[in-house]
Order: sequence, then structure tokens, then C-alpha cells
Amino acid sequence: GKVLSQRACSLSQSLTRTELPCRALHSMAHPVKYLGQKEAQGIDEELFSDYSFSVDQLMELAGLSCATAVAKAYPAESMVKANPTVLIICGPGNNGGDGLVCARHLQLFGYEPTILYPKRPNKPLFNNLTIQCEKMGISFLSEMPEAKMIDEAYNLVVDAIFGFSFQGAVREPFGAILSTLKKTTVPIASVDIPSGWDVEKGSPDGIQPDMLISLTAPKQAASQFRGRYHFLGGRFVPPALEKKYQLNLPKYPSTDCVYQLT
Ligand SMILES: NC(=O)C1=CN([C@@H]2O[C@H](COP(=O)(O)OP(=O)(O)OC[C@H]3O[C@@H](n4cnc5c(N)ncnc54)[C@H](O)[C@@H]3O)[C@@H](O)[C@H]2O)[C@H](O)CC1
Ligand SMILES: [K+]
Repeated sequence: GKVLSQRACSLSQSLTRTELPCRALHSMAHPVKYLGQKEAQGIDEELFSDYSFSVDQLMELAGLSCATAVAKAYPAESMVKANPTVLIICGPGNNGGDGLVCARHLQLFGYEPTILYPKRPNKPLFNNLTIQCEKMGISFLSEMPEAKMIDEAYNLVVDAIFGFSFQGAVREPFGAILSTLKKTTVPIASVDIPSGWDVEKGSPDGIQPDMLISLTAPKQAASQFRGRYHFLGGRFVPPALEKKYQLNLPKYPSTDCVYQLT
């Protein structure tokens, strides 16, 4: 990291006289930090304890970022199927909660989301998010469709199964769900981490999403991401916290809640 940023720094100095825009220079000299698992969990914890945010608040902003990034990369009008259908697969933790929020906003943006939510924690936060989706007329599937059926019915899959707390071998029913996802050909948009990937090392034979939406800051696994679109979302980090962890976040354009990294 240090060597790289020194190189980026001297590179940016040698390029100062060319036409490079300020933002490009800044991002070369101060690349956004890629977080390890413990560090990501530490920042999360600090947002809730020291900074007094509630999970609901940050989840709403995280899920809105995901829906916004999806809408930018896959506009409803340019989707290949007759209707702008999207399958959202939600896991048992907060990553799954982001998925529920994302589904609700996608519906408001004119998409046709459908949710698969096989393991639902019995907590008010997740019960409420589920009711909100149901009241919006979003349907929930009772089981994971086969790969062929997914390719026929949906334009995109949003993977909100696991985020930065994922650890160890994948337990069922998510093992079977991830194997099916590996057989699909429709693009996958992963929320925060491609599910099933080691948060730091990635997973060469895991799912290969077309899009990754990193929340707060990318995790180390994001350096293994080979898809087309990498967005940053979760524009809620207080400057003092950003400074403490030296996140070097890019400047979000205007009032946008996402920043396109690649
Ligand atoms: N600060 C932020 O950026 C915010 C991010 N948010 C999102 O929250 C997730 C992290 O949420 P957390 O609840 O800590 O964990 P996960 O969703 O990653 O998963 C925990 C969940 O999964 C189960 N699990 C873990 N390992 C396995 C396994 N090998 N097999 C099966 N199941 C497993 C575990 O038991 C839990 O039930 C972050 O990535 C963001 O997406 C917040 O929304 C807002 C703040
Ligand atoms: K995910």
C-alpha cells in the first residue's frame, strides 16, 4: 500500500503539467482505502456507538445507494426483457436488510423487483422492512428458481446475501443458492461484497458479479473484482471518522449518493 501510494504520488507529480483533472490527480495520490474485515466491522460499530446512528438510518442510505447505482448502470428502459424485472436475494444479516431497502427504492424507480428471503431474523427492523416491501406490492418467492428460469425471467440479480461479516464455509440454504447463481448468465450486482467471497482475499471460483457496490469504503476483496461497474455508496461517513481511518474517500459529485469508481 505504502509503496503504491508513493508511486502514485510521484506519478501525479510528474503529470502535473499535463491536462489531468484535479480529481484524477487527487485519486492517484490518495487512493481510497480498501478495508480489512476487522476494520470494516470497527467502523460500523463506531458509527452506531460513538456517532449515535441507528442501523435503520444507515441501512436506508446504504439501500438507496444500491438502488441508485443499479439505476445508473442498468437503466430500466435499456433492459432486454419486456418488463424491468430484478431478482433480489437477501441474506440473514444487515446485508440482506440493505437488499430489502434496495428493492423498495427500485420499485419506486420504476423497476419490477421480486425478493427471495429464505432466512428471516425475527427482529423488528427486518419485520418492518419486509412489511414495507409487501405493502409496496413487491412479491416474495418461496424458493430459489432454477438458473434457466432466472435467466428467462429476470434482467438482473441483486446479491444481498452476505456482507463484511461473512466467515467460513457457506451454510445452507445459501450454498445451493450460490451454486445456482454461478450457473446463471444474467448480470449480478453485489451489495458490499460478492457473496461467498472471503472479505479480504476474494474467491477465484466464486460468483463473478458484473457490478459491485462498496458501502462506506471498499473491502480488500474488491481488488479481485473483475466486473464492469464498481460504485461506492453509503455517503454518511462523518469527516472525523473518515480522517481517523484514513479512508481517502473520493469527492461525491454534487448531491449524489453514489460515486462510480470504475
Ligand atoms: N457501515 C456500513 O457500511 C453499513 C453497512 N451495512 C451493511 O451491513 C453489512 C454487514 O452486516 P452484518 O449483519 O454484520 O453481516 P452480514 O450481512 O455480512 O452477514 C451476517 C449474517 O450471515 C451469517 N453468516 C456468516 N457467515 C456465514 C456462512 N459462512 N454461512 C452462512 N451464513 C453465514 C451470520 O450468521 C449472520 O446471520 C455490510 O456488509 C453492509 O451491507 C448496514 O446496512 C449499514 C451500515
Ligand atoms: K453481498
